[in-house]
Amino acid sequence: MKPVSDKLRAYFLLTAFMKVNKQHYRSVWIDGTTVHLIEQNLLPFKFQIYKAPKYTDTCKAIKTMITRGAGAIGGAAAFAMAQAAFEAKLHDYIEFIKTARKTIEATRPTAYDLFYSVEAVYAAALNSPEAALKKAQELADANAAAGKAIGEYGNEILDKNAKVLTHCNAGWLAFVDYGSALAPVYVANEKGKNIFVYADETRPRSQGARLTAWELHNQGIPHAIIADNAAASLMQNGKIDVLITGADRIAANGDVANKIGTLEKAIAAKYYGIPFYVTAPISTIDPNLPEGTKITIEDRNEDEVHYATGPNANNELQTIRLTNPGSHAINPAFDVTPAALVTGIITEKGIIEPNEKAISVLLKK
Ligand SMILES: CSC[C@H]1O[C@H](OP(=O)(O)O)[C@H](O)[C@@H]1O
Repeated sequence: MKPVSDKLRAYFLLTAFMKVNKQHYRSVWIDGTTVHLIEQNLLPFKFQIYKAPKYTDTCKAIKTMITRGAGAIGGAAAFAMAQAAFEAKLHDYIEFIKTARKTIEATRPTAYDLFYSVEAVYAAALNSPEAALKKAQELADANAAAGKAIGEYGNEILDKNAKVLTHCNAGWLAFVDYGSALAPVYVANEKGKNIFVYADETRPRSQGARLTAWELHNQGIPHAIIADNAAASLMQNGKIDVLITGADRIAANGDVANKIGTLEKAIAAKYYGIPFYVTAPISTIDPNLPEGTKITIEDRNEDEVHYATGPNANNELQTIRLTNPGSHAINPAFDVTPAALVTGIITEKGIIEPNEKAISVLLKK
């Protein structure tokens, strides 16, 4: 049983539609002190839950992208910090939680939600492990609720029959629930708007082709996967009405770090006069970072570019090489889109312009 507070459980029973095999799942939850995560590396071919009994197991899940996406990482990191607080009872408590905080923060560098969550749960852990767990659960619930609200606000920018381009996966798998970029599509289609989604493949890990497509297919939403290099041509041919993505970190001036490839889509959208909306909860905004150039961009292993995993003819998962043996690859995981290319940021508290003033007003709300 996934622990969701009573109030939220009633709310989700009425509104939840993020279901797998007719059962409602969150991407990450805690049961006792064991963290459960949907194993995203196996999707869309296998649906499996990864169990992390210790905080270091949860760290491994974040590092190896068993869970990924800013909101889901934030949820997992919050639970990891709470797990560490319980484990710390057997050690020098303060020393242990301090080290754990550093270890969790070292798992992935770009998504701000991770740091936001760890800071809040660490502060609660200074009181007690129970207080840490309560805070972690509150953060996870808040992340799910933010996704739903982003969906409602984002629905307002979608016309009937709109054709949406999205990059990477910023659906419910990338959050605790609901998602950011896909949430407006889910809400709009619930209201009968008949939205069509183009999902960028999103090499090298193919979150678009694998995860976004899986989510949309499960929800019965009309969509097509496109190769990463097809988007600009579709824009040129009038096939895309609006571009919506998630965000991993938003600087105080509205610059946006998101999955590598977002920047070139944003440039093309600007050229063709197509609106580009970024969706993110407030926990993705880093108020201490004046501009996007200061955001740490994760460099991932080159093997992600060289290899891909999928089922063979016998339905067994197999990893194959895609690139020239002997060649090196470079693999920056994110890029930074300047605020000037962003039409608006859709948050759980409304849609704002991507600039310092609007962001500082939003953060005071
Ligand atoms: C809230 S989704 C933001 C985001 O997370 C993804 O990155 P990754 O799969 O490497 O964790 C991607 O940039 C999504 O747009």
